[in-house]
Amino acid sequence: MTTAKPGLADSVDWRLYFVTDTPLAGGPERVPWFVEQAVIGGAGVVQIRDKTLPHDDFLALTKACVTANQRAYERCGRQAALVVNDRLEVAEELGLNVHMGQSDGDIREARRRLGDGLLIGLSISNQTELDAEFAAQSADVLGLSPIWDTPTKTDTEAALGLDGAATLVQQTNRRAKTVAIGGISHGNVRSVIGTGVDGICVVSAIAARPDPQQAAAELLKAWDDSSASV
Ligand SMILES: Cc1ncc(COP(=O)(O)OP(=O)(O)O)c(N)n1
Ligand SMILES: Cc1ncsc1CCOP(=O)(O)O
Ligand SMILES: [Mg+2]
Repeated sequence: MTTAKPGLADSVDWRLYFVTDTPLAGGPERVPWFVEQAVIGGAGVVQIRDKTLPHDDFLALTKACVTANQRAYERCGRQAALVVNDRLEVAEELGLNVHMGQSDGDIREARRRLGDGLLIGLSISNQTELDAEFAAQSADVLGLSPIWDTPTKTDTEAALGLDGAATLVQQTNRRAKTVAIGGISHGNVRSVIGTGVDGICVVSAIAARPDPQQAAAELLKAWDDSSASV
């Protein structure tokens, strides 16, 4: 079994997807608080991303984020789908979803190891990558990346822009969910909705804000207000 299970991703609220950033949070011990606040503010998906922590520290960070997500549930009655960035072995150990880029290993191997009850996200930056994923059908969600250049991550492919993202969304025929990432903030959410994606994915628009709960709530409101009028 290497393909995604149809319908699994329908149970997730993709409208607002937060990706953590340890330096922006002020250190690993501060990240779980950002997760809790973002979920209370309305994030339906949270990805734990740290490019430098050693394995054991990242495992501990991810466990603390699982607890923070549960705390959010106790406080507001909602919790997020948790996604591990890059590190398949951590996702496997904790039974969590994973997000992989094009150079993070074989997505079919990830599907074999995680089974079809967990979500796999895959970064897509161009038509060739989308065609390859069409053939494999291993991913539940595609991170269209980046929409715009962003100082948060500079080792990216060329920016897709809104037209490039809209073309890719059309090509998926809704077989997988799509989220847009890169340079998204409160002020441009409306334009991103026009591409047809299922959600927005942000780092700094939440992680660089002093009140991440409010930041998440404002982003979700911008999404909902714009969706209602697009
Ligand atoms: C939802 C989502 N989309 C794209 C990315 C970028 O992944 P990748 O290209 O592997 O880069 P890193 O995040 O690993 O530096 C993402 N993380 N999430
Ligand atoms: C992780 C990642 N992948 C593509 S762009 C990006 C960073 C997005 O950060 P921001 O939301 O601050 O622009
Ligand atoms: Mg990666």
